[in-house]
Amino acid sequence: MSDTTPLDDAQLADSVLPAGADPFALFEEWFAAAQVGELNDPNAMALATASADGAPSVRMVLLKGHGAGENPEGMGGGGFTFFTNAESRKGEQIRANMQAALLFHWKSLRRQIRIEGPLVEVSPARADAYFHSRPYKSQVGSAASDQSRPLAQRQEYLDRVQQVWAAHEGEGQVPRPAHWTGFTLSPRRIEFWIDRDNRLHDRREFVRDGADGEWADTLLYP
Ligand SMILES: Cc1cc2nc3c(=O)[nH]c(=O)nc-3n(C[C@H](O)[C@H](O)[C@H](O)COP(=O)(O)O)c2cc1C
Ligand code: PXP
Repeated sequence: MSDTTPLDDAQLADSVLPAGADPFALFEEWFAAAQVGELNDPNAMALATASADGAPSVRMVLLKGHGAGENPEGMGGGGFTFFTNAESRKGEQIRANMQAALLFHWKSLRRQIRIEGPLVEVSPARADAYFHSRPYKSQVGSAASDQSRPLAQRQEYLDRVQQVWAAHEGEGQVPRPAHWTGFTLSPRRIEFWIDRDNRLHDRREFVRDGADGEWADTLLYP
């Protein structure tokens, strides 16, 4: 027989996602909690892109810039930035269709954030600065990788790694390959989801029309 114990006060409590909140401020609050509560890569997020004809694909990337202060190509309005090889599969999809969706799921916190909107490439200066802030080993690994293209055998990649390493060891940094860059998602929709017992979850979405639009928010049925 099913459990028919009455729902307790915690389950019947109102939403903890405040109406009229600033979604960037709420993101900062949750992201700070994730730094403490999530064991590995609290900045890991799923990045969904789609081909020109609408076929989706998804993979994990790391968030490397975020918040109301992000300024996608001078349009302002904040954003969420990641870096990658623009000749990869995702890069090709982004070139064909400059929009994406991001998903954070902090399992230990039982929280999810979904973010959607157009993408803007970061400036070459910012891509350089980020690329050169990475450890030498990571710079080498990225420069030697034709990300997402077929590799006949791993040794081929390792040979390239050795070549790039030796070529730039003296300077201690690798020139950034022109195709290694970053993209900032300018959010049009941000949804916060928090687990509540018995699947009585709590969701609030924030939407706006453009980078300079006002946020409007609403609760959603779970
Ligand atoms: C936790 C995690 C973080 C990752 N971060 C990045 C990243 O920031 N940039 C990146 O290009 N690939 C990153 N990767 C690798 C991607 O998931 C993916 O394998 C790669 O980018 C190729 O994807 P694509 O073929 O769809 O272009 C990460 C993988 C994991 C598991
Ligand atoms: C291929 C690749 N590029 C970039 C990153 C992002 O990390 P970082 O810029 O800190 O090396 C990762 C992290 O797993 C990765 O696998």
